[in-house]
Amino acid sequence: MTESLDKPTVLIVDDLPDGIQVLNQILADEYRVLFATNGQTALTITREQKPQVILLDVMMPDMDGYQVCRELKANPETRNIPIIFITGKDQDEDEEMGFRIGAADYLTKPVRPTTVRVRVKNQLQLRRSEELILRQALYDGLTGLPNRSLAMDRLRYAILQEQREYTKTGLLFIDLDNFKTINDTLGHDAGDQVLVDAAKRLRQCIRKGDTVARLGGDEFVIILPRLKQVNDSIPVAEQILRSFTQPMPIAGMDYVISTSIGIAISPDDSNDYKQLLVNADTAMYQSKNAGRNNYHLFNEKMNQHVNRRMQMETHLHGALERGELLIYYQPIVDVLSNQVIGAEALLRWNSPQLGWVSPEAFIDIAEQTGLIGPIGAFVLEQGCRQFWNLRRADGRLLSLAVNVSPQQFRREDLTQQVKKVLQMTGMQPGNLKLEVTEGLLLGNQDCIKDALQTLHEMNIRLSMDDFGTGYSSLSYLRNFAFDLVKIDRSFIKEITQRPDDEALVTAAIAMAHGLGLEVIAEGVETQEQMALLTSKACDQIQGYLFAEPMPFDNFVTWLKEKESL
Ligand SMILES: Nc1nc2c(ncn2[C@@H]2O[C@@H]3COP(=O)(O)O[C@H]4[C@@H](O)[C@H](n5cnc6c(=O)[nH]c(N)nc65)O[C@@H]4COP(=O)(O)O[C@H]3[C@H]2O)c(=O)[nH]1
Repeated sequence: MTESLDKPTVLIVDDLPDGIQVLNQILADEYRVLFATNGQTALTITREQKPQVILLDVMMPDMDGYQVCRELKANPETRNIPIIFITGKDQDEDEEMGFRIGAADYLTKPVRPTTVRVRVKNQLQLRRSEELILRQALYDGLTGLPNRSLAMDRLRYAILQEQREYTKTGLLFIDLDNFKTINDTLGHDAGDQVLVDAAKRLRQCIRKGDTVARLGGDEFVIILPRLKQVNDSIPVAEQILRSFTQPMPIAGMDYVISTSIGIAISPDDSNDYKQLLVNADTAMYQSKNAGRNNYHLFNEKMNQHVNRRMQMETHLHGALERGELLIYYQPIVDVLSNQVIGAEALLRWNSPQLGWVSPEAFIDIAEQTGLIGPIGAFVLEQGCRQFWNLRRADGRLLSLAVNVSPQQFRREDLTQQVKKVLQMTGMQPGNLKLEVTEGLLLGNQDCIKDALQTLHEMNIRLSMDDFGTGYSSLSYLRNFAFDLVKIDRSFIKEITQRPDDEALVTAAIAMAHGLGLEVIAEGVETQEQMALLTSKACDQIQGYLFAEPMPFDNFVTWLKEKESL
C-alpha cells in the first residue's frame, strides 16, 4: 500500500473498459493507476487525488475529453497537471485542437506500450523541473514561506472567493521591531536566525487555509480568508503579539523581539489587493509610531495622513533651492525693562503645491530625510546675517535664538558650522542663542555633551527648549552648560486657570534661578498671563501678546514703530 502511494499517480479516463485495461497493463507496475469512465468522475477524482499525469480519451458520451481538459485548465488547482490525449481521432486538426486547449501530448490509438511509457515519463520529468523552478520563484529560500509573488496571488484569489461567498479577507502586515539593530550589531547570520524563528512563530498562530508569507526583509504578511467580520482578525494579531513575548535565543543570548502589526480588511478597506497591502502597511506604521509591539486596524484617516506626508516629502526636496523656505522673527521682551531684547528665528515653508506648511509638520520630515542638514545651515546663516545687520542699527537687540535639531548635532559638525557662520557674518558669539530640545540629551551621549561644552566655551548661549514637556530633569541642567530654560507654551496656555500649571511654572522658575539660569516663557497671549509670570519673576516673555512671528522686513518696521511710541 505504502509502496503504491510512493509511486506517481496516473489517471486514465476512457468510457470503454477495454481502453482502460490496455493502458493499465502498460502502466500498473510503475504507477499508481486511477480510472474514470466519464468526464464528470474524471474532474472529481482529479480535484481530490491530484494525479501527476492524466491520460484522457477524447470521444466520450455526455462530456468529451476536450471539455474535461478545458475545465481542468480553468481551475488554478488542476491547471498544471499534464494531460495526454489518447484517442482514435487521428486527423491533424484533432491533434491541433488538443494542443490548443492545453494538452501536453497527443497519442493515437492503437498505442504502443513503449511509446506510452516514454511519453508519461517525459511529462513527469518536465513537471518535476517545472515544480522546482516554480518553488524557487514562489517561495522564500530562507524561511520556506511563500514569497511576495505567491502571497499576492493568494490574496487575489481570496478576494475573488470572498466576493462569491459574501465573506471578508483579513490582511495582517507584520514588521519585526528593531530587527535592523540586531542585524547590524550581531551580524547577518543572527538576523537570519531571527527571521527563521519569526516565521515559525507566525506559522503557529494561524489556522489551516490561512497563509503566512515573507514579503522581504523583516516584513511578513498573513492572509486570513473567509472572515465573517472585521474583528475576527484581532485574535490572530493578539496571538502573534503574545507569541513574540517569548525570548529568542540568538548567538548564545536571549532577545525579545516584538512586532508591529497593521490590519486591513477586504472589502471594507479596499477590494483591490495592492491597495489592501498599502493600507495594511499604513496601519503597521501607525503601530510603530504608537510605540511598537501593538496592532492597529486601518482607517481612512491614516491614508490622508500618509498621503499628505508623502507629498510633503516630495516637495520638501529642493524647497530650499527654490526659495520656498523663509525665516520669520518673533520678538522677545525683557520683563523688567519691558524692552525688546532679541528675537527667535522660526522657519516657514511656503510651498506652491501645499500652501503654508507648519514647521511642526515638516521639521520631522526634514530630520528623517537628512534635509535638516542644509535647512538648518540656512537658518543659521541667513538668521545671523539678517540679525547682525539689524543689530548694527539697533544696539538694544541682544540675541538671536535659533532652533537646532538633534540631528544637526549628530550628523553635522555643528561647532565648525557655527564658527564659520560667525566668521562670515561678523556676528559675535555672545549674541547667538541656540535652542535645543530636551530629547537631545537623552542617552547622555558624550559627543553631544562635548559639542554643547565647546559651544559654551565659545561663549554661545544655550537654551533648553520646551522645558517641562519631556524628560526634564534637574541633572540635565546641572550636567550640561545651559544658560536659559524656555517654558513650553502648553503650560502657559492655561496658567491662569489651572493651578497645576501654575505650580509647575513656579517650581521651574525657582529651580532654574537656583541653578543660575534665566527663564523665558513662550506662548504668552494675554495680559493676565504676563502679570502672573511677572509676579513669579520670569525673566523674558515671547508670544502673540507682543507680536506673532513675521518676515524680516516687517520685523524691522515693527521695531521702528515700537521705538517711536
Ligand atoms: N499659540 C501660540 N503660539 C505661539 C505664540 N508665540 C509663539 N508661538 C509659536 O510657538 C512656537 C515657538 O517655537 P518652538 O517652541 O521653538 O517650536 C518650534 C520649533 O521646535 C520648530 N522650528 C521652527 N523653526 C525651526 C528651525 O529653524 N529649526 C528647527 N530645528 N526647528 C524649528 O517648530 C516649532 C513650531 O514653530 P512655529 O510653528 O513657528 O511655532 C512657534 C511660534 O510661532 C503664542 O502666543 N501662542
